[in-house]
Amino acid sequence: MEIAVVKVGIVGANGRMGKTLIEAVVQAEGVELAAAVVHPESSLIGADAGEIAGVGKLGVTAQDNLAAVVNDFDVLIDFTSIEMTLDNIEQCRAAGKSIVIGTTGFNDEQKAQLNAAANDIPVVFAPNMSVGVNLCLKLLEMTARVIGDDTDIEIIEAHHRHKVDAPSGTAVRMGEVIADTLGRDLKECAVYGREGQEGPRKKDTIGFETIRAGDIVGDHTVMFATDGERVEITHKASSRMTFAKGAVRAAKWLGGKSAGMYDMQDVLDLNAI
Ligand SMILES: NC(=O)C1=CN([C@@H]2O[C@H](COP(=O)(O)OP(=O)(O)OC[C@H]3O[C@@H](n4cnc5c(N)ncnc54)[C@H](OP(=O)(O)O)[C@@H]3O)[C@@H](O)[C@H]2O)C=CC1
Ligand SMILES: O=C(O)C1=N[C@H](C(=O)O)C[C@H](O)C1
Repeated sequence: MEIAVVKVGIVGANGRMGKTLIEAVVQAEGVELAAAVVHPESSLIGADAGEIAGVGKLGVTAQDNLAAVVNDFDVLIDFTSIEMTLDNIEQCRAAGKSIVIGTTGFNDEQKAQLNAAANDIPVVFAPNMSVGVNLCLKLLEMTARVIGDDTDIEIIEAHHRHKVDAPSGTAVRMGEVIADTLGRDLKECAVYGREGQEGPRKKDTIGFETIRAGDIVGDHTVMFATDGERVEITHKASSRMTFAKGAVRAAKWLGGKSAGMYDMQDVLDLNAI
């Protein structure tokens, strides 16, 4: 059953994405901010969430732990850190709450933990919530199918100086989509950065290059290059609001869904294309 107004909780409310998510919830219809959580050592505990985000008072006080507010929301939106998200999903699981996860950088074991929780609660988990990147994933699938085996494939990503994981979750997902389409195992064919006497490029590898500089919000280019021509598929995010709007859309979509692991392709109904 769909929920008329989905009550949203936001963790990491004072983070780059946390603040943008609060603003996105305020701007969206069919959702309301019901809870906000900041780091237990934050000086912002007890502050109004709207004031943290710079959108004026909302009457929601920032708490120092999720347990204090877990019964106040329908869907939690979590763009924090690996350890925080793994803890939060278990709390949502115990309380029967849905969760939208934007955090990136999980290893296979940690992803298995998220998948196990999704047996009991609805989860949207996606390394990039923007419509543009999710469309690019479809374009990459199509491009890989047509020219992937005849081209050298390189994935280049650039992000701000504060980003802690590399390559970005989006770049990894792009690599997975291409490798799956070509029947390759990304773990076997990925090459991360190059240095020294590497020798000629090995056929059927997928290269990853990472740039960390300044305030770059998030750029991704995938290059399919061969003799005489190359195709490049590029996405550039110029505002975090594109990710935040996607996450709020996911929270609304998730309200009333049954338990399971979903991604933005499900939310945007791109699987059928
Ligand atoms: N899927 C997508 O579309 C996108 C995903 N991301 C991902 O979202 C994540 C967050 O990015 P960003 O907002 O830039 O990062 P920030 O560092 O700005 O924000 C993270 C927030 O989580 C809090 N936090 C982290 N760890 C803990 C902890 N152990 N306990 C309590 N609070 C914690 C931080 O609190 P404090 O600062 O006080 O420590 C902070 O408020 C990253 O993994 C990033 O890759 C980012 C953009 C888009
Ligand atoms: O940390 C970020 O900022 C971003 N992280 C995501 C990723 O790792 O792919 C998405 C976006 O590019 C911004």
